[in-house]
Amino acid sequence: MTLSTQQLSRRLGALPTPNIGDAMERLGVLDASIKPVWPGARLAGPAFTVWTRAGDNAYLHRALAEATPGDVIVVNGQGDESRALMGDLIGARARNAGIAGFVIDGAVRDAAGLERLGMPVFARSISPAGPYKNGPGSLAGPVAVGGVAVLPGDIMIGDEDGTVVVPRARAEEVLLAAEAVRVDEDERMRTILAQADKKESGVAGACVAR
Ligand SMILES: O=C([O-])CC(=O)C(=O)O
Ligand SMILES: [Mg+2]
Repeated sequence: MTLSTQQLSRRLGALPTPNIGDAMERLGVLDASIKPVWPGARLAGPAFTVWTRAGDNAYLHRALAEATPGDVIVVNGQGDESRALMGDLIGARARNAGIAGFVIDGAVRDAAGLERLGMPVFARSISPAGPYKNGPGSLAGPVAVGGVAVLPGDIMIGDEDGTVVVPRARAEEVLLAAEAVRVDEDERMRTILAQADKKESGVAGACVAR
């Protein structure tokens, strides 16, 4: 079976991130401080990588011009929380370009505007402080984000629990393993809930007998 990046992103994006992390020996999970900036944000897609000087978003603007529809823009912002690297204006331009979302090791702003746009953004923090726009930075190389190495094209998945990175070279194997984790957990949950139901009806039965 050889799945396209789009198929892999769609199927991985349908799985909870904990199941994907478990399928990678619990590795590949970004630092827990990198969280969705609005509730319900979810993303899945190949990484378009950006490395920028702390607090400077010149290279995010360049990334918008070069990324492909469906890409997730992944930014090593040095973990700096003092200046927002993007907000709803960049978010709106990204939506026009078909970008699937952002994962940022740094801060962002305009959280309410990003939610209105439906643009999924995962970041270390939210700050009203604006960015500098001078560079330097670089595009489309390996980056470190939330303590995990990301190569261009690796598949990013984000949901309410956080963000995981699936190396592109292992994506199909990880997808199948993660789908198996999901099936197994669904089965275990059914068993656990059925035990609770049995116990409840036992209690009800005891009450009736008394
Ligand atoms: O001013 C900036 O570059 C970041 C920002 O708030 C936006 O994109 O709306
Ligand atoms: Mg703004």
